[in-house]
Amino acid sequence: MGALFSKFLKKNTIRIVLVGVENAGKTSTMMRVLQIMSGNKKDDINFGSFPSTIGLNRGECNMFGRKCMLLDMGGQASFRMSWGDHFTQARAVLFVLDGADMEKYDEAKEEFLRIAMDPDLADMPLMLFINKSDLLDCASFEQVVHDFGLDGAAWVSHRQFRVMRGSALEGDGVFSLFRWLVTAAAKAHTKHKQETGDRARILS
Ligand SMILES: Nc1nc2c(ncn2[C@@H]2O[C@H](COP(=O)(O)OP(=O)(O)OP(=O)(O)O)[C@@H](O)[C@H]2O)c(=O)[nH]1
Ligand SMILES: [Mg+2]
Repeated sequence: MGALFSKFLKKNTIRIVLVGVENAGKTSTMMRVLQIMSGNKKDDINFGSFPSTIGLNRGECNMFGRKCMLLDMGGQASFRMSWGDHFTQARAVLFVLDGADMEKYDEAKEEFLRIAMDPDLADMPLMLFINKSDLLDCASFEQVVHDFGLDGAAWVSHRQFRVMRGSALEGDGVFSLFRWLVTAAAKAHTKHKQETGDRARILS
């Protein structure tokens, strides 16, 4: 592949970073969307058998007419420091929350709000995915919105943000959440390009 073409592909690839504390279901979410986007051809994936991610995993696929690169980050505390390194090239962030794990709930909330309120990430579409909705004790949409202080928070009205609830294990909601992320990321990129163009015209 020519260097120019590979540069073009890289620039036009939508990078989505999956973050969240350990055991939330990031790897399962990524593997589920890769399976869905393969037309369910990958039916030999053994969900429930993924080891805790060391560093990160990458996944690539075409989604909604776009080439996408998924970065599934390790959620253990020792890996969280490196999440930031990957935000610079990302176009969207998917925060996966284990809605049924009340022990890690506050820790997850803290990590989520740190990202949500980071001014450097304010232009990046952000999704909060309440995972494990198949479990009876999974927090409801309303509970998370209340507990995370999302209703009426100033930052919420200033950015592209959604909360969705579903299950990576059963596949519920996974297609819709990536459709929103990819569409929002593509839109944010076009807007950024237009604004940069406008600025360049004003300056010239
Ligand atoms: N019941 C249920 N279990 C799930 C769901 N998604 C993931 N799990 C389980 O949760 C555990 C952790 O899933 P992973 O996808 O490995 O979690 P992770 O966020 O990648 O974890 P780290 O790599 O340690 O950061 C596994 O046992 C999964 O089978 C879900 O929607 N429902
Ligand atoms: Mg993982």
